[in-house]
Amino acid sequence: MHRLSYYYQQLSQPADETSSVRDQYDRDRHDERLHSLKRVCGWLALFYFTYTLVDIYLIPDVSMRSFALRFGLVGPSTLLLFAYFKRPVSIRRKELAAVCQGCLGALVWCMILISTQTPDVLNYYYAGLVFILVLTIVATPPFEQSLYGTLLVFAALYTTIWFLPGATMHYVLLHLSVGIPVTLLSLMANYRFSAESLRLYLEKLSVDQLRRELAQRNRELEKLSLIDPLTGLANRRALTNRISQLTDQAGAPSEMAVVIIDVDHFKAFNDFYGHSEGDNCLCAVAGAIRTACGTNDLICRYGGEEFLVLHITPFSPAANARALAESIRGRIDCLAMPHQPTQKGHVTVSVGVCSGLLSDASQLNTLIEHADEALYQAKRKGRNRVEESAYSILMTTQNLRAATCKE
Ligand SMILES: Nc1nc2c(ncn2[C@@H]2O[C@H](COP(=O)(O)OP(=O)(O)OP(=O)(O)O)[C@@H](O)[C@H]2O)c(=O)[nH]1
Repeated sequence: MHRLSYYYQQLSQPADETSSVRDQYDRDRHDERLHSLKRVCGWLALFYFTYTLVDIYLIPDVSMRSFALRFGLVGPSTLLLFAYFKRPVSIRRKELAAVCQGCLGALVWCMILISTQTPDVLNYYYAGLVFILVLTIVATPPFEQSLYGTLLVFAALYTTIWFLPGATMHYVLLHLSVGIPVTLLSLMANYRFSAESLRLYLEKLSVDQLRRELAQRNRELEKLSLIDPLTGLANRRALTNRISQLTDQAGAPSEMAVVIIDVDHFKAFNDFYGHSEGDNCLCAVAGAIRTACGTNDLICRYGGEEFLVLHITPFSPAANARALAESIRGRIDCLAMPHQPTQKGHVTVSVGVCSGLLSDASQLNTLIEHADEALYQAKRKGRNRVEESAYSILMTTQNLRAATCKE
């Protein structure tokens, strides 16, 4: 009992604002329990009504009474029970209705037997214990329903027993010697079954909860593994993922541009202002790049003070990328973050751009290489400027030629 009350305590915990774990348990297992309840009740009803023939054979003096009570009283209430199963009420209520029906069947059986004068009834009366087995083991309702139903049937059986023809104290004791162990043992079986199914359900709930937490953690970790912790931008891993996504996509190769941004004289910045100020400077640069880019662009921290933008647009990415690169450079220039060791006196960036068609990952690497070359050209030409790779100019010319040929 202690174990069961512990599980009931767990079940009474709120599952959400409106229902308890027990309601959830009933809802979750409603269909499964109802299915088994219907099947068991169907078979038991068949047995019960077939036993009219046994009554006719063993206690023929009350066969009419048996027929009338079984079919006139238990029959309609069985139909009502099956109609009740269809109603939108909790499975616990349906199980309780089935237990009440079982008790009614037992009481009617007692009423039939009480009026017979056949001495054979004393042997037949042992069959009454079957009602207890039904209420505990066969129908397996929740323990408290089973307990109350069993006590009621037990009381009805051992009250009626005194009115049977030929029943003596000796017979009652004999009957009890079978009836008490059968009742106790079948109640114990029901108790174990109820406790076990509650335990399994609670265990499943906690496993489900752990699974949800694990999935959530995995999502968070996955997200973290794709983000640069300093700037909050995507990292190289995210870039690689995006590239595989793009190249896996079926259809014609898409046109795109790569923009690489590198902070000028950043080593000198670090040496002059310290590493922590260097970090702040990188965050500010990242913020400026973010505001210049569109929602389709993938901005990634490519290296220490190097950023890469994957600019994907269906409309002339080459021209757009150049404008985007200029916008990024201009915004960072406008931030006017002090950088004393340089001629300009504030933080600037150099930018390399390359655009072209992307049909596989290696082609994107080619675009990156050319953008990187353009970036170093910008550095060589004096920094704080945008340079476009000759490769992308070549690609654009080829595209133009292809378009003209088609026309
Ligand atoms: N504060 C800070 N510094 C970094 C980080 N990652 C890389 N760096 C520094 O960035 C500097 C990059 O310096 P270099 O590659 O020599 O280039 P540069 O000084 O910017 O010179 P140019 O690129 O030629 O203009 C190095 O001093 C790195 O230590 C970072 O996360 N935080």
